[in-house]
Parts: sequence; structure tokens; C-alpha cells
Amino acid sequence: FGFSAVFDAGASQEAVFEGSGMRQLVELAIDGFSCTVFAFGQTGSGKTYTLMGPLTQSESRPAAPGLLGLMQRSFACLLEQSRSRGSDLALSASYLEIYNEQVRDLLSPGPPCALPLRWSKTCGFYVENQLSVDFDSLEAIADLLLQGSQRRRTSAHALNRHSSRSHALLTIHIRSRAPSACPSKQGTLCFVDLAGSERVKETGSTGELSVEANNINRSLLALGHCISLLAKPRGKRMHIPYRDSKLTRLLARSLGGSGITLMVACISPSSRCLSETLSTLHYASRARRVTTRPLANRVSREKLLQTLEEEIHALQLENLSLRQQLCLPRVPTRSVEVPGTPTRTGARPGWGGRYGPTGLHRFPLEGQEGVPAWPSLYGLLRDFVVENEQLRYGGGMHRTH
Ligand SMILES: Nc1ncnc2c1ncn2[C@@H]1O[C@H](COP(=O)(O)OP(=O)(O)OP(=O)(O)O)[C@@H](O)[C@H]1O
Repeated sequence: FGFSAVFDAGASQEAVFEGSGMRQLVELAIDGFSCTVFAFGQTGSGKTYTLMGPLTQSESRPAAPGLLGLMQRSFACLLEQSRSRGSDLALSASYLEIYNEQVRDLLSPGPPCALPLRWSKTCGFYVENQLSVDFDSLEAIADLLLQGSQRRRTSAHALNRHSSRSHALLTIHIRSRAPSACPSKQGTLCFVDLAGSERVKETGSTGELSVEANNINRSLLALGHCISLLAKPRGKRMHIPYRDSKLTRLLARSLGGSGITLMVACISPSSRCLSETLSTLHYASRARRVTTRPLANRVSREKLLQTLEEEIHALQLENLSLRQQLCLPRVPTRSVEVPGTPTRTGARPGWGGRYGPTGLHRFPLEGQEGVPAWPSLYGLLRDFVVENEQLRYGGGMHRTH
């Protein structure tokens, strides 16, 4: 087998960060590319450890800095870059898991509930109603990671005391907010901690654990199938069955589209795991042959204005419906005038939901004041977002939609 980099059991977390190309991936995400890193391998082989370091159960006992994983090191690198560029990067994070073929938000309050996975012509698959939370410090994103990871489904089995029973996807949205930066860059950095493949006989899983294991193995099989087909030369490629699982739908763009992907294959040093190790290495070899056509996401001023308007109308409609459900009085319809664009009032029928295909309204709303035509639109959007928070959660949360 030949790989871009190989690390043995004694390699430090820092060596993995520097030697795997992770730093370059962070820089590409800042430049507007959709970047993904996913950890793959048998259960107990160190995927979560590589991405997050050893799991800590509380904020009061954080992991030693030297043990922090690819995620925390990437966050530090991202914030460092943001500071060196005069804080012109707006950062937000969303965190979800796929558990038993259900997509669940790890940052939303309350018991986890399944969110719909939709498809749009322009952006491909996306999760509707997923929360995205702004952050501007290492502490804030570390806190989000801890909160989400504690909500993630884990169980103990024979090969791992804290085995992840779901695939987890943490996405950092990066947007340059310098007013002069038009078209504006919109990159993402997605960390995927896949649940480990497992032989039920070896892990001793029964009942719920075995249902989870079957779902994990089925989705990993679907992912392997897509990777095998994508690895074929472009002329010989058949239809890629992304729709076979939620995991492949969400990874579609990273795997075969315009994204840049780093795969970390984790293997056990034990000779007892030889057959699983070989299977992981074959899987990784196939993935290595997949080529994508990286394309930076740049959004023109006109497109941004149009999206803003659409998001405002969607929120206006949703707030109206929430008010009706809560038996609250209607508020008068507000309008906004943007120089150079037609004025629109009222809600546009047919729009709904908090998370549009672009996810644009989830970015921080400040920082656009330098663009003359926009403050009124952004101000209006901010009003609707705050109102939506109050209607949904009673105003107790500090999140950006
Ligand atoms: N390189 C390493 N150095 C020290 N400990 C490690 C290393 N890799 C993994 N471990 C430890 O091994 C155990 C299993 O690792 P981890 O939970 O990361 O596996 P996993 O592949 O994510 O498993 P699963 O798929 O079951 O969730 C953990 O206790 C972890 O701290």
C-alpha cells in the first residue's frame, strides 16, 4: 500500500497535524473551498482520538494540550489566521450526528430529534433546520465541541469502552466579511468522525447495540460502494448511488464534487485485527484514487442580496406562523428599500424553514456596514432572527440562525 503519509503508534498528535496536510486544508477552507477530513477504521482504532484527542467528560478537566486532536489544532490555526487578517473572517459551527439513519442536531437544545435531509439544485444535499452557532474564540468552539460530543450517542462494547454509535459531522463555516471582498469567499471545513466498522461476533453486541452496529456497517458499505465507483476513471463511471444512505448523501460533495478531502485511515497495531486492518487499507487505497475538481465558493454581490431577501421572506413567513400557533397578535408587515434593488413587502408564499439551501442567514450579521446598500437588509434580517429565537425558545439562547 502507498499513502501520502503514515504515522506509527508513537507519533504525536502534533506530528499528525503537521504531516497529514491538515494545516493546508485549513488554509484552503479560508480561501473559499469546501474541505473535509474524515477518520475511518475499525472500532477502537483511534478515530475519535485522532480528531479530538482523549475524550474528557467535563470542562473542568480538559485534555493536556499535547494530546489535542486535529480539530482543536485546526480551530487554533483558523483563529490565528483570522486575527492576522484583522478579524475579517466570520466563523460559525454546526454539529450533527447520523444515528440509526436519522440526522440529529447535536447543538440544538432539548432531546435529539430527526431533521429532514433535503436536496437543492444549487447546493446539493443539506440538513433543514440545523443550527449554526457563531464563535470567535478557542474557548467558545471548544465548548461547542464538548457540548455536542457529550450529546453524541456512545456505548461500551468488548473492543471500546466509549464506542461512538453514530457518525458525527462538525462543520465550520468560514466567510470573509471584509466589505471590499466581493465576491465574498465562503469556505467550509468539515470534520467527519465515522462510527467504526465492527464484527458483531467480536464486539459481543446484542439488542440495541447490534441494531446500531448493523446500521453503522450498512452505511459504511454504502460509502465504500460510492468510493469504489468514484475511483474508476471518469469515462467508465456509472451512476454513483449517493442516495443509498444519509452518510453518502451528506458526503456527496466532498467525495466526488468540488471539495477537497483528506481521509485518515486508522488501524489497530494488534495482529488479531489483521483482517479488519487489511480491509481498512484497501478502502483507503480506493479512496486515494478518487479525484475531485476543487472549486472555491465565491458569491457575487447580486447573489448575496437575492439570498438575503429570500431568507428574510422565509423568516417573516415562519414567524407569522409561529405567532399564529402561539396565539400572539400579528405584527405589521415591514418593508425594506435597498438602492438598486426592487422593494418587496410581505411574505413570499412557498418559502419556509429556517435553513435555506445556502445557509447564509446563519452567519453573523454584523460586519457588513461598510457596504452602503446592505445595513437595512442586514438590520431587518437581524430583527427577524431575534424574533424567531424568542418565538421558538423564549429568547433564552444566544445563537445565530
Ligand atoms: N494514538 C493513540 N494514543 C493513545 N491512545 C489512543 C490512541 N488512539 C486511540 N487511543 C485510545 O484508544 C481508545 C479507543 O480510541 P477511539 O475511541 O478514538 O477509537 P474509535 O476508532 O473512535 O472507536 P469507535 O469506532 O468504537 O468509536 C480510547 O481510549 C483512546 O483514548
